[in-house]
Amino acid sequence: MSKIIYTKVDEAPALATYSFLPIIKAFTKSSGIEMVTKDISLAGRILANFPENLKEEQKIGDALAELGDMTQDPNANIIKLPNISASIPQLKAAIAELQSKGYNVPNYDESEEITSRYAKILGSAVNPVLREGNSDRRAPGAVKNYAKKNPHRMGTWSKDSKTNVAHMDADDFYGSEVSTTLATEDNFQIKFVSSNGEEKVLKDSLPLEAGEVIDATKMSAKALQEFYQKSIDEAKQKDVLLSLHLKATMMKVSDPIMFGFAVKVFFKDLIEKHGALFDELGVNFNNGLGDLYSKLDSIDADKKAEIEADIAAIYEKQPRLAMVNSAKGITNLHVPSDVIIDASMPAMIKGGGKMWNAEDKEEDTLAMIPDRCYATTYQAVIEDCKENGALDPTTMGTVPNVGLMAKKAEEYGSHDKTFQAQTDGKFVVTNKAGETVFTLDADKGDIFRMCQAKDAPIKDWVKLAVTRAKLSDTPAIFWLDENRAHDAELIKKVNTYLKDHDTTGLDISIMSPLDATKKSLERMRKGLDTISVTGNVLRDYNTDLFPILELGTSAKMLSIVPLMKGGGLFETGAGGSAPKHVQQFVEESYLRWDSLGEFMALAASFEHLANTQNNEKARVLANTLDKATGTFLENDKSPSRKLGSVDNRGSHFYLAMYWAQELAAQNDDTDLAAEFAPIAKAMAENEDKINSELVANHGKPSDIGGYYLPDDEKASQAMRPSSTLNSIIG
Ligand SMILES: NC(=O)C1=CN([C@@H]2O[C@H](COP(=O)(O)OP(=O)(O)OC[C@H]3O[C@@H](n4cnc5c(N)ncnc54)[C@H](OP(=O)(O)O)[C@@H]3O)[C@@H](O)[C@H]2O)C=CC1
Ligand SMILES: O=C(O)CCC(=O)C(=O)O
Ligand SMILES: [Mg+2]
Repeated sequence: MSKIIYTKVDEAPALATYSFLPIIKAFTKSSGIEMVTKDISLAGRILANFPENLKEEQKIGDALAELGDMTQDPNANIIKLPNISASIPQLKAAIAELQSKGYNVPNYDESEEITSRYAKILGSAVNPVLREGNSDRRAPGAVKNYAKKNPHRMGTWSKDSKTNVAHMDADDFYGSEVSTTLATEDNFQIKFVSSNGEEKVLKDSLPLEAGEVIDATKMSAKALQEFYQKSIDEAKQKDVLLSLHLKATMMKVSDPIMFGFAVKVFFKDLIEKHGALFDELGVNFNNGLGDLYSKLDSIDADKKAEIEADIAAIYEKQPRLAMVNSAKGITNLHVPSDVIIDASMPAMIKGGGKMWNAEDKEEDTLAMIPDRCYATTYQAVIEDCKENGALDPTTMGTVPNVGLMAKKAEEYGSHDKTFQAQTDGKFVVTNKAGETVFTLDADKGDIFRMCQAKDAPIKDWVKLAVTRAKLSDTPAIFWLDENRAHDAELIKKVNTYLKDHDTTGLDISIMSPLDATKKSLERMRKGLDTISVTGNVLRDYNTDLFPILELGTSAKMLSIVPLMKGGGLFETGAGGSAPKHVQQFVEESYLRWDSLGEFMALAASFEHLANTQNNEKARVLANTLDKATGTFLENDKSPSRKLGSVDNRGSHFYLAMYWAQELAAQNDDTDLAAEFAPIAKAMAENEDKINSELVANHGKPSDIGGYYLPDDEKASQAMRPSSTLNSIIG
């Protein structure tokens, strides 16, 4: 029996799973493949971490830890759907839902010990555990061709658009970075020495391997706040919306602090007036303005009204904020996880440089991206669009990505080495011999962080880049900035490791992210493809940016993580868990989640199984699924966004029908052909009936019995409303 792990996650992809997984199970049963689910949902991870609070029958195992171990097994074959990377407000909401369902899990801030246990669940806690390999994300040919023939809507860009990115000019992470490559293994210690000489060890032991690149940097709180003030003034003066784009989920320590500073600068007058009360209430603006709102109900009505009036007065005076939900008055500064840079900047660029104002109308915006490491790439795209107009999905080239991701590379592995200065002083990093490696002076409030990138992953990343360039016969650009300390170290390694490969005939270059953006766009406009070979952050950013422009969504990406130990991790698409889709499903029983990412990941997973475990039936499943996905695209059976037509569930039906037809038609495995012929026939004969059963509830509310922990029975019923289809599958 070969095992494929299919992850149980949250929100829209979790709903889609209720419909799609039974189909996968039915199609793989006779091929010696067992589909095993592992619960890595936010609710599941909370339950797994507090067994002592639960009744025996409520306890579940720690699936994430099991999967983490599994990545080290050469036989690992894991299909990973997107999960919630929880901000504190999301985590608290999930805890409250679990408690309301009789799970006695503790409150987030019950005690310091509890909060620190919850820290393990917070933010991007899943992906870094599973991603024990580098990242290969691309739009397969069939998907790209489909997008060219069926272009999505693009907003128009005009030359006089007032949209821009605002970033800092100094004293940010970019400007303060220092970096070194270790000649031998070592063990570092991080301490803070306050200006009165007091020493505090922040991290006692940081074991490092030979060849590892290690950096330290800081963000000045003073410069950051000055930047926010300057941007607020600029937005006001230019009469545009103001928006803030951070990654408070993956950068779960540094970015909420940066988010908090923005809220505090924007609402300065409010905090000056009511600061003492806010302290008393325990308001933490790092969780957004929403944290204040969540505490207002506990104070007396007059005071509450006064505060609300003061907030309204600030909105009058300040520039208009970009909105997340105009109807509900939710702004860009309400919740740090509502506007996540990788998805939000591309969505804005795709829409012609506009975000939504309080009247639900589109407007130009000043997008604040404080740190310069990556802000300039978005500005380059904006300038290109102003100059040349929106990109054209019918002709544009593609920008696949090869990303350095393994072993918690770079910024996305820095949480346990990120600290905020509690007083003025300096951060000091010493080695095992007690010598000082880095010293960074800091003022109270400054954010210090250290990032690492191990040698073996870097070597593997260079190899993957060369392999992709060769296989796809496409130029590859390493997006590395010689003026940035960390990148300068990487450039040395890239130049060394490229020599390990035969690169004759290949076009491989190294450019700063800014130049690489310009070059890739110039080629893209000519219909030419360019591989972006990037570090971990740009992997994340580019694999939403380019797909969203090219395909309308990053959900259609093939997203493979060849695990360094030989296993395969197949991510589904490159985007997130689409919370808005759940809202729509609950309101009108229509799920517009596109499962194309799941279809492609599944085919890649079968193929991996065939190659590593000589399972020839898996190869037949892979080939037929690929063809079925092609037919699916040709016949345009993705969720249409129109009530009464194909939604996520309908799209699964069509995929299943095409897949059964391909299985019935192939000659490589006669048993499979015989098994699936009647299934294909039954599906085709009942197409109309199944469709009418699938759309019967469109427009009416549906009950899934929860948000973070849906009721399996209810959700399954809602996602499998066609008894005809269910009985064929059964
Ligand atoms: N790999 C992972 O585990 C990832 C997890 N996340 C998590 O997802 C949550 C939401 O993050 P957010 O930044 O809003 O990003 P999302 O990608 O979830 O949402 C952005 C928008 O992308 C579109 N979209 C995404 N996936 C699909 C799909 N399969 N079919 C159709 N449209 C899709 C939707 O746009 P529209 O409604 O306009 O169609 C959606 O509203 C967070 O908790 C975040 O941490 C985020 C990224 C990756
Ligand atoms: O892990 C996360 O929080 C998000 C991951 C993500 O955005 C990505 O991998 O593209
Ligand atoms: Mg991303």
